[in-house]
Amino acid sequence: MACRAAISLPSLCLARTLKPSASASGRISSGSAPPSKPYRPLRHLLLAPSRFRFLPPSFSHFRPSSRACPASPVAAMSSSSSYQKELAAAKKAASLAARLCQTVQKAILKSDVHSKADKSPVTVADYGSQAIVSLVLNKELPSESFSLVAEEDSADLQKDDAQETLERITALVNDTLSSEYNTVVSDKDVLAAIDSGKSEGGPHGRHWVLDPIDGTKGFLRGDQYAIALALLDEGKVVLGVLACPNLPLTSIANVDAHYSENQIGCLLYATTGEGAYLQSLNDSSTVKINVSTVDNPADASFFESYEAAHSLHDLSKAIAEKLGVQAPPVRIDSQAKYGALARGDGAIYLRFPHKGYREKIWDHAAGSIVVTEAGGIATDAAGNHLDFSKGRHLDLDTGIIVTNKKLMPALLNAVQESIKAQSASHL
Ligand SMILES: Nc1ncnc2c1ncn2[C@@H]1O[C@H](COP(=O)(O)O)[C@@H](OP(=O)(O)O)[C@H]1O
Ligand SMILES: [Mg+2]
Repeated sequence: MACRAAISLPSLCLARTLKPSASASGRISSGSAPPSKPYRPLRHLLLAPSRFRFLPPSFSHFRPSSRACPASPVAAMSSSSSYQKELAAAKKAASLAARLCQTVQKAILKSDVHSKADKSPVTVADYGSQAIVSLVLNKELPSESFSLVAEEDSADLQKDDAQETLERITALVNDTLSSEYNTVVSDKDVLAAIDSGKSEGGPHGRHWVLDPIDGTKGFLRGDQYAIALALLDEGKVVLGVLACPNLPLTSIANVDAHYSENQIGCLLYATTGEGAYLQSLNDSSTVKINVSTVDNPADASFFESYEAAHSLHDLSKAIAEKLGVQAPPVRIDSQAKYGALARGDGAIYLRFPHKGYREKIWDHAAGSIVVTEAGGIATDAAGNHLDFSKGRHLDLDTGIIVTNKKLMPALLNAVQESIKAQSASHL
């Protein structure tokens, strides 16, 4: 069965999302709050329908159906890959999670938004996506010990007033899984699946790393987001999958392009030493991808967060000016930035969080291997490779920069000079 079509957002909205910041009034350029989107709730999916049977919690009821998975392994991957079965499982998990997220993005209600201590929005889709990935990985890789480092935990869902939300999540999870498995999971299964993501990771053994919805703010706006899943083996990222339901299948460098439903929805993936690939979320056609070959900064364009709270836009601007970049920044949410860079839509990604912010490994693990396998480099602002072996956080010097090998020396230089100049001006 083919995955459902990606999204019903008007193409105008998507084109605006991808437009670089050429003018101060644009949604992308200003970083100002975009107009809220009118969503039509699909109540039959968000409220637990009676056709879902809540059986006793047991993953042993979890049986695959005979239906084919749209994200099955592809011929483009070498058969010698040592992580092939993990890759197939990860693609399946991320594709199904993306399907759940698409359903919710179409249906989202204000009341589905919770508030975490850090004020970032959490939706039923975050929890549902995390539950799906955990359940599918466990089902597809039953003989392996399972460790998952993931963003969400079920603490808020365990509260008395969250029962209705939990039932909605369970219904969504069952609805999504029913296309691939003959199974019905219970509320308790869903809570257990979410809480399997509490691993601390670290330098030894294998750990899955998941951001169930990266770019939650973009998701809520109807813009870009990603389901980002990676595998660490002895502290190194060896596999990464980015499901980006709203990312056009063709380059977003053409900012005036409009896209129809069947032209969006990307699954980008890589395993160590095997290159990076792009597949449609809706079918299995696959292409190998490579980063841009641009070596003159004047011809480069750069990505950064849509949210000014996530990255210092002024510093990026100063770096771009020092480098001689002519194009305005392309501001989009989530690790879709890594995906777009990996296929050469732009040449540079700059990320400089405000002082004191600690980056989480799930915000970069999948994206970084997709880019490095496509021929790029991701480092911190001091030029150190990103180290995913330190637990749930990255230990970083200042920020993250990503580009191709030709541009990296000049970029690093511009970054360090700009940071120095900024510090001096703050003295
Ligand atoms: N103050 C901050 N500075 C930098 N990153 C932040 C941040 N607050 C949240 N984030 C992270 O930025 C991610 C989104 O990145 P981007 O800006 O590239 O879309 C968020 O992921 P989630 O949306 O999964 O919470 C969150 O982990
Ligand atoms: Mg994230």
